[in-house]
This record gives sequence, structure tokens and C-alpha cells, in this order.
Amino acid sequence: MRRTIDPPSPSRPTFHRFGEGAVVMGAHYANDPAHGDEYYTPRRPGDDDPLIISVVKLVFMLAAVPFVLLWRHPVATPTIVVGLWLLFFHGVAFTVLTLTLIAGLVVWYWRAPDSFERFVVHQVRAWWRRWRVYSRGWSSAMHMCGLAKGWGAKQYAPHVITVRCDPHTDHVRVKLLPGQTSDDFAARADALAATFGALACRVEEDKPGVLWLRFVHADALHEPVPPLEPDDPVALDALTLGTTDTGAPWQLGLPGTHVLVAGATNSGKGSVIWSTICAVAPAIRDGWVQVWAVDPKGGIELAPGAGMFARFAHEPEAMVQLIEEAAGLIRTRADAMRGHTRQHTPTTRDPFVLLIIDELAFLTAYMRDRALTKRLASALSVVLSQGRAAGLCVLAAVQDPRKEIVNMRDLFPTRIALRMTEADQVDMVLGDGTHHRGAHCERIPEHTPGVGYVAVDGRAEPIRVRAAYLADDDITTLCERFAPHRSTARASGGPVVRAVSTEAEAA
Ligand SMILES: Nc1ncnc2c1ncn2[C@@H]1O[C@H](COP(=O)(O)OP(=O)(O)OP(=O)(O)O)[C@@H](O)[C@H]1O
Repeated sequence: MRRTIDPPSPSRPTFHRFGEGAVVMGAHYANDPAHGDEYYTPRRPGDDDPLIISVVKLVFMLAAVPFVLLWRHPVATPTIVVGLWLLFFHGVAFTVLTLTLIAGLVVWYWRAPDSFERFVVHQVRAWWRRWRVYSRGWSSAMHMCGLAKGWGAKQYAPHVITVRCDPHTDHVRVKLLPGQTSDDFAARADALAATFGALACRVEEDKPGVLWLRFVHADALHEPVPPLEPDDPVALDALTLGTTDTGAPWQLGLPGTHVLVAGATNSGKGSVIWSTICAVAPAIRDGWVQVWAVDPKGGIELAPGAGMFARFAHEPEAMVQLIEEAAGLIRTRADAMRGHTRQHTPTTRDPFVLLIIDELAFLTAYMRDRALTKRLASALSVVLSQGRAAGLCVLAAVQDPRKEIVNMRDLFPTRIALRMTEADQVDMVLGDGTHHRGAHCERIPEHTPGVGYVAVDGRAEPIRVRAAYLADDDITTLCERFAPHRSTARASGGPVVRAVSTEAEAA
């Protein structure tokens, strides 16, 4: 016959020592195999609290309910609370109107998050930043940065006109004090950035007496830009090569200019070259743009794209020959154009030529053969001085922009400065005063290759950009998609042969 043991009263827990049975709180059965499996019913802590503690706990639990609801139902809870509050204090009509407005905002955010962000989130952030940052401490910040002025007993600070925000930058439009110039602010840019807790402050003149202070809080160019799908048909005067730090596309025009890309080793000069080739690729396929490529680094950088090139040379003699050919083409075109037109129009019979020279300094300064150097200098001066009108654009990369290395620097109207080793190289590339106006190329981190500054016509301040990056696979894909038909370009140091254009083929 089985013996039963009555459970003890829950209000009076029984404790046992190990060996005698399990020590548990609450109902207990002795660990006696003769009476079946041991079990116990654990009691929740606090069951035996005095009344006052239980009441306090209950109050805390009730106070936590709204937070728990908000946590679990972040949209429904505030909607119901706001709805009830409106209904109670403002009546039905107002409640319906407000809830409709809120629902409209929710739908806007859901259907078009980009425009919602631009017109609502950024606007609210701008109001907040203006009130919190650019109003309260503004005068004292200007004073501390040496940008306030005194007249008699009074002190004056520049006036904030507008504040705009995007995810990375605060744009503050400021009216200068009499006697101030944008250079005064540019000289204090680092101090302004530190005062307002920004990574950098860029100063841009808006109109006389008014400027924009761009306080950069996060680097919009931190992440690499993936390869960009080229426009088809190609617009040669607005090729998209990457992105600017405002998120806008970085566009470059080739007709009527030559482009110099300067940057230390591994600064990403190759990415500017490949982004340009990618942007003109559909026109290469269609035959009205040709790429002639010169790669003094033994063909390593440009060889993967040889299938896209009408000419390709990487041996000293062949490279000089190729540039002489370009000079010859320019002379022929100039003869044909004289008296008819002043600007070349590209066609498949007479295509626009993009002459790419990777590491120009090798050709101009480091080539040992003096005869070749002389031939090169003469051909290059024709190409750079007369090529623009004749439908030829030189895109050249250089590591060292010093005058003695690139003595033809001034013949490149468009310049791109990537990461540099020294601050004084910036003005050599982008022009006097650009470093002072914010093009701090020596501060570009090594881990962001492809980031640089570009001087833009009509704007005193350089813009910060990042070129799209094409990995080897992307270049292979590009060649497969856009190589011109029956290209006869060869990756060799020997003579190079013109690619057959579509129109010429048809003929
Ligand atoms: N735009 C870019 N975005 C991300 N990574 C890049 C970009 N451009 C280059 N890189 C990376 O940086 C490395 C060096 O780039 P690249 O060869 O273009 O530099 P470079 O300036 O031409 O150097 P060098 O003068 O030594 O030839 C590349 O292998 C690539 O990994």
C-alpha cells in the first residue's frame, strides 16, 4: 500500500537539508522513491511580502503599463492616446482632421520615404538645429572664433539667415558683418568646425555679403560608390563619374577640355579613369567615341579594358608613336575644320577621341631616351594646345603635380585632386587659394580612395567628390557589354591599329 504525505501549508515553507530530501520553498514531498517522482511548486518572489511592499509594487507595475504598451505597439498606442486626448479636449471635427493629417503623413512616409525625409524630417531637423545650436550659442561662438566685431560699447555677430539640414551636413546661411569677407570665415573654418562639433566646416560664398557655412557631421563619401550604369545615349558634356558629398551626381564634361587627375599612390586615380571609360562606354560601342590608351606602367592598369580601346600602347616607343598619331589627327582635323567650323562634331566616321595617359610624369620626366622625350614633348604640346577644338580630350593621371614634373599642367583646364601627401600640392593642382577654401586633400584618409576635390567653373569653392569604383570583374563585364564591334586594338608595344567603327564597317 502506498503511503501518502500531505503537502505542507504554502504559507509555511519547509526546509530540508540535502540528504534528507530536496530543499525547496513551497509544497514539498520527501525524496522518497517509494512515493513516486519528487516535484515542487515554486512560488513567485514576493508572495510573502508585507502588504505595503505589495502595494508599492502594484503602483510601479501600473505606472509601467503605458511604457510596455508603447514598447509593444509603438504606432497604435500613441495614436489611440492622442485620439482620445483630442476627442476629449477639442471635439470630433478637430480629432478627425488631425488623425487624417497624421494618417496622411504615415502614408507619405510609407509610399515615398525619400521625399518625406527631404521635406519633413530634414525640415524638422533644421528647425531643431537652428533653435538648439545656431541661435542660443551663436553670438558667443562667433566671438570666440574671432568673427564678431565691436562698435563703441556694442558687440555684433554675423546674422544666421537660414539653416538647412541633410543627413550629413548642416547648411547655415550667414549675413556677414560690414567689413567681413568669406576669407575671414575660411581662415577660421577649423575653429568653426571644432566649436560646432563638426568634422569639417566648408565656406562657400553665396552672394556678396552672404555665405554658406557647411558643417559636415558625417562623411557622405565614406562608403565606396558602386559602378554606375552609363547613360545611353551618352551626353559627353555631363558624364556621371561618381557622387558629391551632398549626394548629387558628380558630373564631368569632356568636350573642350583636358582633365588632369593628381593624387598620391593608391589615392584612386584609376577609379577616375575607369569611371570615365564606363560613362562613355555606350558611345564607344556605337563608334562615335574612341579611347586611345597609354599606360606607362607596363599596361597593368589599363590592359583589362584593352577590348574597349581603339589604340593601346605601353612600351616607350609605342606610347610616343601613339601621341604623335594623336597630334597628326588634330592637324588633319584642324585643316578640315578651318573656315567651316570652330568646334568638332563627333560622328562614327570622325569620332571624339579620349586620350588616356596613366602616369603622365613617367612620359614627361622619367623616360630615359632623350630623343623620345623630345618627340613626346613636341607631340604632347600640339595635343594639349590644339586638341580641344579638334574633338580630342586628354585624361591624364599624375602622382606628383610639381611644376618640374608636369610642366604642361596649365594646359589642363579641368583638374581633380585626390589624396595628396602635402598641403601645398593642392594649390598646384586646383589653383591658388583652393586649399585655403577647403580642399584639404592632405587630410583625405587613406581608407577612402577615389575621394577628392574638383574645382568647378563659376564657383570659388572646390567640391568634394568620390569616383565610382570598378573592380576587375566590373571591367570585364563592361568590356563584354560595350566593346566596339570587331575591335582590333591590341595590348602590345607594337604598332596599334584603328578600331573599325560601325559606319566604316557598313561602308
Ligand atoms: N573609388 C574607389 N572606391 C573604393 N576603392 C577604391 C577606389 N579607387 C581605388 N580604390 C581601391 O584603392 C586601390 C588603389 O587604387 P588605384 O590603383 O586606382 O590608385 P592609384 O592612385 O591609381 O595608385 P597608383 O598611382 O599607385 O597606381 C584599388 O586597388 C582599390 O582597391
